[in-house]
Amino acid sequence: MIDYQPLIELWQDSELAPWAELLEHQIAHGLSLKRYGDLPRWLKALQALPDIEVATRELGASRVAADSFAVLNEAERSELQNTLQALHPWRKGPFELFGVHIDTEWRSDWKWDRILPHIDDLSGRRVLDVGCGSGYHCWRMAGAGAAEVIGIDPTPLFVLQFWALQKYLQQPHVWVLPLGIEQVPAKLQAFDSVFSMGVLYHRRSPMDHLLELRDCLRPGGQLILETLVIDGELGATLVPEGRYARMGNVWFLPTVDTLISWLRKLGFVDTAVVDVSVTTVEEQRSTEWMRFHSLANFLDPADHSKTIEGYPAPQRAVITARTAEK
Ligand SMILES: Nc1ncnc2c1ncn2[C@@H]1O[C@H](C[S@+](CC[C@H]([NH3+])C(=O)[O-])CC(=O)[O-])[C@@H](O)[C@H]1O
Repeated sequence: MIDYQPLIELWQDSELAPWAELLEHQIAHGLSLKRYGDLPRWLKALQALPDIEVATRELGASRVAADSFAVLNEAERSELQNTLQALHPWRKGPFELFGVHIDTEWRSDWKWDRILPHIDDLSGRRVLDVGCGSGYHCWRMAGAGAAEVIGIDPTPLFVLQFWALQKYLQQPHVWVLPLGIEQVPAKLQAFDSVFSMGVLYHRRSPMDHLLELRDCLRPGGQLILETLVIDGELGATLVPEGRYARMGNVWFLPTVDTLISWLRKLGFVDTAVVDVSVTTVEEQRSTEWMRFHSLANFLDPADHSKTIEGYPAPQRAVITARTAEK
């Protein structure tokens, strides 16, 4: 079911040829999927997904969904549901497959609603989504007209969730690769739009991350950057010493003005702050499809404006910027 060969063939004679070559090598070495002990169990689940004939697919605002010609009977429905549940935890969504509603930890559709009105029209564009998780936004990008959507994410489970969904959503121009941004060839300059959402604060070197994103874009291409920010002045940045909202791998939380100055320093132009929103416990919460703790457990129970460690509670900014024209 997991087959990246068509992508390599597609890329061979394009600006993405260097990546095609690298991908062949990465596939020969098992990509980064190799490392995980749970991988055999997840792959078994993927193989066990029932074949269901798809009548219609939706990639729109109300649903990312596949529907069959006839309503599934109870046994068919629970087979599908149980197999998908073997890929728990489902973090990014929601999705609907033949009446099974995958109620993910995040309402990723809410983020997309905040972003879509402010970005370049995706029609016909080649798009990169860095840290795409299960690919929820990748499908929305395709639904918004993108010609080719490449998601990358180093977490194998999320990539397998993508392939589980792809079995039914069947979008030939949407791909998710099990790679981190640091594994993408340097200076590709091949993408019209590059999204980095929820990734910058996980990077130990934010400037290098922004440079990597810049170098994936063609001249005049658009960056859409979403990350955790704090309130405050130009120059201020929070580097939590310990955990932040129970996450161990959080590095730089700048103010919006600081972030914009970083982008300008790296040569980005047309910077714009298009949204700043506090993350609510309605947008990120535990569900039947993500049974671990979630945001409500990571905030100070007496004061939701603080994390459990006493830092400002998660607030995310969306910033758009452009690489200079040649
Ligand atoms: N080096 C890396 N390169 C690429 N991806 C990475 C890397 N390190 C971690 N990730 C991946 O980045 C994603 C961050 S979540 C955002 C998902 C989506 N974008 C969202 O906006 O909802 C965070 C959040 O909850 O917002 C995870 O899937 C990681 O595996």
